[in-house]
Amino acid sequence: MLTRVEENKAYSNLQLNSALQRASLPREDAGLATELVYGTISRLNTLDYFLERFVTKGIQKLQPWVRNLLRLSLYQLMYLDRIPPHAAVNEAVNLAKRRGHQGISGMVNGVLRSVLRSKDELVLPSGLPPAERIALEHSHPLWLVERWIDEYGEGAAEAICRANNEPPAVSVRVNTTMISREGMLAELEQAGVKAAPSALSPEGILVYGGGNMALTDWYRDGQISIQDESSMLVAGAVAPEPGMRVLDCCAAPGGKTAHMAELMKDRGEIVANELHEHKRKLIEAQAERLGLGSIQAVTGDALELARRYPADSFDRILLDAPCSGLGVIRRKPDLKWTKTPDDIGEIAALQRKLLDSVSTLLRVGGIMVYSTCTIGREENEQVVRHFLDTHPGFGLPEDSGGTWGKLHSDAEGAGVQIMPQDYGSDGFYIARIRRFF
Ligand SMILES: C[S@@+](CC[C@H](N)C(=O)[O-])C[C@H]1O[C@@H](n2cnc3c(N)ncnc32)[C@H](O)[C@@H]1O
Repeated sequence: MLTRVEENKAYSNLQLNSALQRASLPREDAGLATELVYGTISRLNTLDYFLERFVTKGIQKLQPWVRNLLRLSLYQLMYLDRIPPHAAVNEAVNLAKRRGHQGISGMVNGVLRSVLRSKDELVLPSGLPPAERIALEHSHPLWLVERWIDEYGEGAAEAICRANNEPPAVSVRVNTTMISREGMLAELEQAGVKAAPSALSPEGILVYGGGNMALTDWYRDGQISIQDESSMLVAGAVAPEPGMRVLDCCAAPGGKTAHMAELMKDRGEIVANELHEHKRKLIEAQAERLGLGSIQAVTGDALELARRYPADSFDRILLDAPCSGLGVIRRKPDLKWTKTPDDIGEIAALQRKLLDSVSTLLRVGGIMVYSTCTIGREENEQVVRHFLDTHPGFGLPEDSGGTWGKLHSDAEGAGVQIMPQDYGSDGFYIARIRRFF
């Protein structure tokens, strides 16, 4: 998996899910495999930094699978305390023997044994400049750390990086058209699953040690969906009411579409648009599982929506825009190594175009929400500021009350920027815009 992620730029979460399904490992082993894959990818630059000290010809000259085997083993030695070091080394040598010739297994053995002998030396030199220290200590690319220091200061940048290495919490959203949050909490308690209400979202529940909630009857029967708490705030900011006509411009896989339909008690109409046909089907599958008939999933480019629907025809619009995803590094650690500053500039240009284009579909008095699962001003604050500066009929409404209102009144800018270290939820940006005339 590690080699495939490195060589084919495959997404780690997709790789992992399909490999785990094929392997059908016991739960504990699947957990360990997940930890090893995500952990090794997360810690890539730090592992390479230390490995360079032990591999004479340099790790870039090694075959990719050998390089990844060394990374995987060093990860266990440096970051996991329940795997005996000698077990990690023996396993690596066995794998090397099975896949390569004797020279390779000898080299792997030699490198890892000398790491074991000098474990005390696996520390960063003192006196590194702040950005370099944070980048190596918390395993992030230097350019990103520099960017975050620039935007948020050194302390916040370090806190972001630290939070990105924490395992994400498991949270579910209750389908309130079927059961109340209290009712669901009672069911969980009865089944011996530890759970607590989310402080961020009125429909959210945090679940502790409940395993994969997507494999439960509650999920199959549509009582719950799996969703991050920050993500749940978005539908709350849209605040759609029963009977309204709502447009969700970039909707797949349909998490927020379904949440909005639930808030509308499945009364009204939600047009859920998605660029890719295969992803549109995911929206339909969600709607069916949750018993929501008000969702109409369509395929198309959101930039074309203004030509397909009459102007001023929606009460609410959600633009949950494609973004660099840097708020969800905890879930997709490979993102931090694949994204570049140019990617951010390109996607921000698309976000501006999208917002400009879909805004013509909002009726006077209607609300449009712009959201992303990223942090960084270029894709968030600056997109919304630019929109407001160039569209005099639009502005920021008063708070809508609830958790959203509280977060918004505390925020300094046009929208709310949730950081991964704030509430233990994903990094997210949400801005609520009203059309005044
Ligand atoms: C952030 S995700 C949406 C997540 C979704 N709102 C949810 O909560 O489940 C962005 C989606 O926009 C789609 N997309 C990207 N560019 C698009 C475009 N030009 N028009 C429509 N959809 C687009 C992507 O395929 C992706 O599914």
